[in-house]
Amino acid sequence: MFKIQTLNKIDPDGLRLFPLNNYEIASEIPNPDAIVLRSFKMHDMELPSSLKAVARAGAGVNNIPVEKCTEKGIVVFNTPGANANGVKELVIAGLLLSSRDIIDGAAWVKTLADKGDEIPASIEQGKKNFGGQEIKGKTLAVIGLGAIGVLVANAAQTLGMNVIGYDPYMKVQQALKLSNQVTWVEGIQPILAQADYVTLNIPLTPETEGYINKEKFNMMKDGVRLLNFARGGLVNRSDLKEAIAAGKVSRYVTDFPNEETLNMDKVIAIPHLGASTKESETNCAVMAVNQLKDFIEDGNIKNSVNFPEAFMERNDGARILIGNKNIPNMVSQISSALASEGLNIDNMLNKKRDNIAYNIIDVTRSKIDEQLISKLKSIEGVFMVRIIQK
Ligand SMILES: NC(=O)C1=CN([C@@H]2O[C@H](COP(=O)(O)OP(=O)(O)OC[C@H]3O[C@@H](n4cnc5c(N)ncnc54)[C@H](O)[C@@H]3O)[C@@H](O)[C@H]2O)C=CC1
Ligand SMILES: O=C(O)C(=O)COP(=O)(O)O
Repeated sequence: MFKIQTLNKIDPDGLRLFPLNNYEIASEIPNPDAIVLRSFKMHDMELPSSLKAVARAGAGVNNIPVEKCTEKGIVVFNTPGANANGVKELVIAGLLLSSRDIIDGAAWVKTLADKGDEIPASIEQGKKNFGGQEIKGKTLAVIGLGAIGVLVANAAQTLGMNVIGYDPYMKVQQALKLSNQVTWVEGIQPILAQADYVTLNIPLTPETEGYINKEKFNMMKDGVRLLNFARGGLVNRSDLKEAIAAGKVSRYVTDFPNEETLNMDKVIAIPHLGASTKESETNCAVMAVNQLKDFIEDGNIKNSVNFPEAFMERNDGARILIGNKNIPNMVSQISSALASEGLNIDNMLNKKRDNIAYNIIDVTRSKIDEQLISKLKSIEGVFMVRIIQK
C-alpha cells in the first residue's frame, strides 16, 4: 500500500487515478510515500524519512523546499502548462480591467439600487466618471515567454495589441508556439521603455525576488499598467507605492495581494484565482497523479524540477533506483556492489542533472534482499536507494 498525503484540496478527477487497492490517500497520514499539493507552504514542515516524492499540481514551486528535498533524495514534480490557459484568460481579463473602469463603475452603479425610475438617467449622468481606453493598438510587454507568457502574447496579439516579448532563457518548444507577429526584444530596458502594459509571467526565485524595482520602474513609460499574475514577491512593494504615487504606474493588477498592496491606490486585487477553474484544476491533478504513479510504481521521472528526466521499460525482474552525486566512478562502484550480491544487470539508465545523477537498474532476479539498500547507501556519494520488487 502506498500512502499519499494531500496538503491542499486536489481535484477528485485526478485523485481517482490512484487505484484504491494500492493507495491510501488522506490529508493526514503517518509516514507518507508522497505528497500532492497546490500552494500549501512546505518550508516549515518536517520532511518525513518515508517521503519519496512531492507533486505540485501547478506550476510554481516556490512553496516547496526544493533544495532540501534534493539533498534527501526526494523527487519534486510540477505540471508544466497544465493551468496555463486558466491563467491566460485571467491575464486577458486583467488587461481589460486595467483599461476600463469596470470595477469602480460596477461598485458605483450598485449604490443606485434604491433610486427606482431614476436609475437609467442617473447611469447616463454618472458614467462619465468611469471612462477608459482600448487595448487595441497599445503595446504589451510580456516578461517571461513560458507556458503562460506565450498564450498571453498570442491572445493579446489577436485582440489587436502590438505584443513584444522578453525571455533570455526561452525554451525551443515555447518559441515554436509563439506567434510570428510577436516581436522578440533582447534587453529588459528596451522592452519596458516601449510598453503601455507589462505582464510578468516568470517564476519567483532568489534571482527574481523584487525583480520589478525602482530601477525597472524608471525604465517604464509614465502611466504604464502593470499586471502580476505570477507571484507577489516579484515586485518591490515600497518602490511600487512610490511609482503609483508618482503616476508612473496607473494600474497594478495582481493575483497576489498582500497587506501593503491591498491598501494602495490604483491596485486591482484578485485572490489568486489564475488557476482556479475546473479545467485547470483537473489538468493539474491528472498530470500530477500520473507522474507520481509512474515514479512510485516504476521509478520513471517526468517533469521533475530537481531530478533528471528518466524513463525505462521494465523487464520481468526487480528494479533498483539510485540517486547519487554527479561525481566520477559511481557507476562502477554501484555495479560492483550489485555483482557482489550475485545480481545480473539486465538494463540500466544513468541520467544527470546539475550535481546529481539518477540510475534505473533492472536485474534478472525478481526479488532482492533489502540489505542491498544499506550496502549501496554506504557508497560515498549515494544519497537515495529504492528497490521495487516484481
Ligand atoms: N496566478 C496563478 O494562479 C498562477 C501563477 N503562476 C505563476 O506563473 C509563473 C510562470 O508560469 P508558467 O508560464 O507556467 O511557467 P514556465 O516555466 O513555463 O515559464 C516561465 C518562463 O519564465 C522565464 N524566465 C525565468 N526567469 C526570467 C527572467 N529573469 N526574465 C525573463 N524570463 C524569465 C523562463 O525562461 C520561462 O520561459 C509560475 O512560476 C508561477 O509563479 C503559474 C500558474 C498559475
Ligand atoms: O500553479 C501555480 O503556480 C499557481 O499559482 C496556482 O496555484 P493554486 O494551485 O491555484 O494554488
